[in-house]
Amino acid sequence: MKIGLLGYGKMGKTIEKIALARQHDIVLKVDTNTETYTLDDVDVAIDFSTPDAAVDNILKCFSHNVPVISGTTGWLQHYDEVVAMCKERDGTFLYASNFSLGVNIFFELNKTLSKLMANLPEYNISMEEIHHTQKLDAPSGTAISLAEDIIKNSKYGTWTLDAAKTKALHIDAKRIENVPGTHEVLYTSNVDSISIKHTAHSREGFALGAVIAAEWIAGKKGVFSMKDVLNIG
Ligand SMILES: NC(=O)C1=CN([C@@H]2O[C@H](COP(=O)(O)OP(=O)(O)OC[C@H]3O[C@@H](n4cnc5c(N)ncnc54)[C@H](O)[C@@H]3O)[C@@H](O)[C@H]2O)C=CC1
Ligand SMILES: O=C(O)C1=N[C@H](C(=O)O)C[C@H](O)C1
Repeated sequence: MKIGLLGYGKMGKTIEKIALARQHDIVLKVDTNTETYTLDDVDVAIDFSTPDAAVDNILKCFSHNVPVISGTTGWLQHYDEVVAMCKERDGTFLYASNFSLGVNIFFELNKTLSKLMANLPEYNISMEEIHHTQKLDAPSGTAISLAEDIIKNSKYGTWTLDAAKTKALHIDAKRIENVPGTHEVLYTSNVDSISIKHTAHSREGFALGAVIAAEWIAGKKGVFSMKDVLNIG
């Protein structure tokens, strides 16, 4: 498969390594220094760029009839517009806040736990996410996905980064040098606590999931998620 990388930073470079090992060709690498480029030779585009750049990159793929995978976080206020545009253009699109297979299992575990805890309001729920210091957005896209699933079954109506707002689900977003991505969900009562945690040891899990998604989406039309790729949930 001929892959175009829209964003050639930490993730773009890790995806390149995994894609080459799986016998794909990288035919395009776009970063901030790229002035113009063509998608003519690209079978699937993979966007890991920046919150400001993602929407334009994705729409450009729809215009050129190129299936696109996006893992960029921090732009989701535009998700519904992008989905509408994909349908209008008969395009192919898959977004995931986290492509790692482990986190997609963790998402299911989080949903199940939140349903089990739904009638136990004596437990307060909180979350922690830790990422490297170059990360542009907070909380992480993964933390938002986890929080949205918890909120559906809980006493909290929304999430917050502000620990003082005790009626909202608090997400503590920490930034520590070189941490690839750690997420924890914690339930605490007066008598005990329960927590579930995912720790990424490197970026390779995210990159492998993105390449698997690109392999899966080639030749399909529509809007998909990792649940479709992994056939879970
Ligand atoms: N969904 C997932 O599994 C994961 C998502 N991410 C997200 O992916 C994004 C990228 O992460 P990193 O690679 O760590 O960041 P990075 O800062 O290392 O790389 C970003 C790249 O985007 C490029 N870029 C800037 N403007 C661009 C434009 N207009 N078009 C194309 N490229 C452009 C930059 O030159 C750079 O090469 C972030 O939003 C991050 O949160 C990161 C890891 C996993
Ligand atoms: O910026 C990152 O590095 C990561 N971003 C994603 C997110 O915002 O959830 C996924 C992963 O945790 C790494």
